[in-house]
Amino acid sequence: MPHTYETDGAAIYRQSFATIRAEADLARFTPDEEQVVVRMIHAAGMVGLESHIRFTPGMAIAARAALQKGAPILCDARMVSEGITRARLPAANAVICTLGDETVPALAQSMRNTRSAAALELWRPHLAGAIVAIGNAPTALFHLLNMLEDRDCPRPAAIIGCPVGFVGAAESKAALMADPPAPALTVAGRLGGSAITVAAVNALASRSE
Ligand SMILES: C/C1=C2N=C(/C=C3N=C(/C(C)=C4\N[C@@](C)([C@@H]5N=C1[C@](C)(CCC(=O)O)[C@H]5CC(=O)O)[C@@](C)(CC(=O)O)[C@@H]4CCC(=O)O)[C@@](C)(CC(=O)O)[C@@H]\3CCC(=O)O)C(C)(C)[C@@H]/2CCC(=O)O
Repeated sequence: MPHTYETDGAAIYRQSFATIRAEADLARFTPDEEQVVVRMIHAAGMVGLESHIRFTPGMAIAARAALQKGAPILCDARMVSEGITRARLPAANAVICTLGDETVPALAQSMRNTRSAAALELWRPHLAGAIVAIGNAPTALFHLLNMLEDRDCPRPAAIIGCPVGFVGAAESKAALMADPPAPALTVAGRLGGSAITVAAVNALASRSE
């Protein structure tokens, strides 16, 4: 017997979002934040994620405004940059991932750091007013925070800092939220990842569902 399953993509999305809205506790989020949270839960397949999600006040509004004005999106990993739906971007925003640049391995060696962290040195010309999307590497988020300790380093418009894992993820995100150098969004603790980060970017890039 062939399996029977939903084959209409739009119906699958409708059913998913209805399930999330019925089951998740979204009461503490503003309308601007709620749409982002729903997409993050959707990407993770995890109702309950919402209790780990933290926004600094006004982050969703600031990120949306920056995207409308054409802010570039700086991504720590190609899994993040490839996941961003170009058709959703309001101003044909540039999506930049410098991890694969040929200079990065040598830079990482000279910095005695990971390639993910070293790649951020190539963000400097693009950082002013940008949206930062870190979904994989805790070392990238720590290095960004260190770069921004220098008051002369250009400031991003908003930081989506959701690296995942067991070494440095919770710590880097706690450091981000303890003293945010820009409006910020995170998932506290070990949870996070490229898919959740991409979902946040895609939601911020578009208001309508
Ligand atoms: C220690 C690293 C971690 N990676 C994690 C999870 C995933 N990483 C995947 C892939 C394909 C990539 N990870 C790299 C970024 C690579 N991962 C690391 C590093 C060694 C150090 C980063 C850090 O600790 O901050 C990092 C290499 C580096 O020198 O920076 C990647 C570049 C490795 C590579 O292929 O060369 C690559 C990114 C490719 C891209 O551009 O997209 C996974 C898919 C794992 C897999 O292949 O099995 C997975 C994806 C998770 C996600 O949602 O993004 C952790 C868990 C984040 C881990 C850091 C924390 C820890 O607890 O270990």
